[in-house]
Amino acid sequence: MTLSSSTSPMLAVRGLSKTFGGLKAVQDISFDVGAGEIVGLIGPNGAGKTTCFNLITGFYTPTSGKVHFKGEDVTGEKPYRMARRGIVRSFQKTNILKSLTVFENVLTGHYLNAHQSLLRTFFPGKAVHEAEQAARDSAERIVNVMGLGARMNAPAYLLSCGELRLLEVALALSAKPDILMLDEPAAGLNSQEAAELGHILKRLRGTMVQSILIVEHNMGLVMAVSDRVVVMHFGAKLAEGTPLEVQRHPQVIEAYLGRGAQA
Ligand SMILES: Nc1ncnc2c1ncn2[C@@H]1O[C@H](COP(=O)(O)OP(=O)(O)OP(=O)(O)O)[C@@H](O)[C@H]1O
Repeated sequence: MTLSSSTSPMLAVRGLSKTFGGLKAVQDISFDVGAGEIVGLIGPNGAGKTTCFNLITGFYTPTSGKVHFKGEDVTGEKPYRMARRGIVRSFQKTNILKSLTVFENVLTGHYLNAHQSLLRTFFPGKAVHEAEQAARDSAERIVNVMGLGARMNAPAYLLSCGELRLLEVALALSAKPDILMLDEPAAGLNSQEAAELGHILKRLRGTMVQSILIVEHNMGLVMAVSDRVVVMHFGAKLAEGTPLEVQRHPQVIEAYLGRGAQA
């Protein structure tokens, strides 16, 4: 099935479900991420956010439901195919090479995402040299946009926890995503670092990426950056709306704080 790309959102999640044995980790979840939007996906521990994230990025195959991207059905495609389409997620630390500099890490990300023939590798012509220069320019731009310009030539092992988080996002950007998928990018950050990350994410939208889907426990960050927030609870969608709407939603308050929180 193909949705009309002129009217459809960039990412459309429809009736997505995932069952692990008898556990319904994600139940009939539907939401959209439009071009130019930042959408937050929140919920208490175990709500199913990461599972939902893994279903969208192809790391899990849904038990049922569909994922459409730019009008095409991409349900169940492998992560590398999703990435080539423009759905790119960040990874916590795992992709960072500690002995390389910040710039080298991001440049390596460009090479990993390049598709060059063996012939061109051994007999590089003008086009390859131009592509290399373009990759270097792009890597430098990404490092600067992520606020790591002053650390451009610092080895990654010298970075603080906050700087490593920024480098993780920078690596994801080197794959040139249309939609950037972030799973808890503020984990371990203090409130000042989280606020700075929020400013950077807002700058990315519309310049480096079209849209962002962010799973995050840091409510200050989610509410500051999101145009829309989807709330999950026990695998299902509990609420959806603007940050203000979901913060005032009685069932959301109850889910986070427990019964009696509104009394
Ligand atoms: N691979 C798996 N096998 C079995 N159960 C799983 C698997 N992955 C997740 N679950 C279960 O599915 C439910 C949802 O987990 P998930 O990690 O998606 O929640 P979450 O909202 O991301 O939680 P958190 O905020 O704590 O990271 C949990 O009960 C979890 O134990």
